[in-house]
Amino acid sequence: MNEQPFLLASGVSHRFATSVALDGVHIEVHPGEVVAIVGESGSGKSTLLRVLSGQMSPDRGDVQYIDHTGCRHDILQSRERQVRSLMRTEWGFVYQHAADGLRMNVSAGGNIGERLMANGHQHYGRIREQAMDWLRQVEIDPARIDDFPKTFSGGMQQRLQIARCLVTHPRLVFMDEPTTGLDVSVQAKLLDLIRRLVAKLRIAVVLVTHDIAAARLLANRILVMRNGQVVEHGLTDRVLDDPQHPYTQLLVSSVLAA
Ligand SMILES: Nc1ncnc2c1ncn2[C@@H]1O[C@H](COP(=O)(O)OP(=O)(O)OP(=O)(O)O)[C@@H](O)[C@H]1O
Repeated sequence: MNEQPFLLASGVSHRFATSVALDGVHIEVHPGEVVAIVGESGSGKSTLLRVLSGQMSPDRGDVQYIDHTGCRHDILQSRERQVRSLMRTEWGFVYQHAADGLRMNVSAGGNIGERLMANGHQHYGRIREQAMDWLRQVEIDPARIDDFPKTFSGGMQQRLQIARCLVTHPRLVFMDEPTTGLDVSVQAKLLDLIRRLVAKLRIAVVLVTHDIAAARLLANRILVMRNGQVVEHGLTDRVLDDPQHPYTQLLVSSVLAA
């Protein structure tokens, strides 16, 4: 990987009242790469994603992001307003539950158009055209543009959430279990769609998943978490085909046995 990392977190530790969620985590993400964070439930994956995306301040640690102009942002010291601005422009977030990333009482087209308007787009006709185009890209019939997300299936809602997120071409997207809870066949289609869009737009992704198959399909690199620590990291094929840590070996063998 030639380019320098544009997201860099080090020494991130956080303790909740009854548990250690993160314990000295270090992670680097380069432009255009997909990094999967895998591990069993409670290992700290979602907490790490919230810290990286500036939604939560950990007890200790440092998170730096370098934007497209080369300006460095100290995410944990930034004001909420600055993080919100990054989230609107350079970043995107795809939630496990589509309702967290969509406005359910706004039409499909409105959901996509809103993000464009938040970035200064004003021309109604062009916004609607882009919304139509993005509905097509996520394989939703553009004739549904004025329908509300609550009339969509779970898989469609998730595809709409992805369209809303990607319409502004973010450089970095955080995804928290984007396919969990969907039917297996719907999951496979959605993963394939994410893979194609991410490659086409050359977006970097930090993907939290407990699904090793999803990590294999999408990720260039994998971090394996256990009890708040990164116990192994490396290129996807290396980690999954030749796991070094006993916990990774267990994780991989349990998938093969399933
Ligand atoms: N808001 C909170 N208050 C108290 N404890 C929390 C909170 N959020 C997370 N935890 C605890 O921190 C630890 C890490 O949780 P986290 O949700 O980050 O794990 P995870 O790997 O994402 O799990 P899952 O796959 O089940 O979402 C767990 O022990 C969890 O119970």
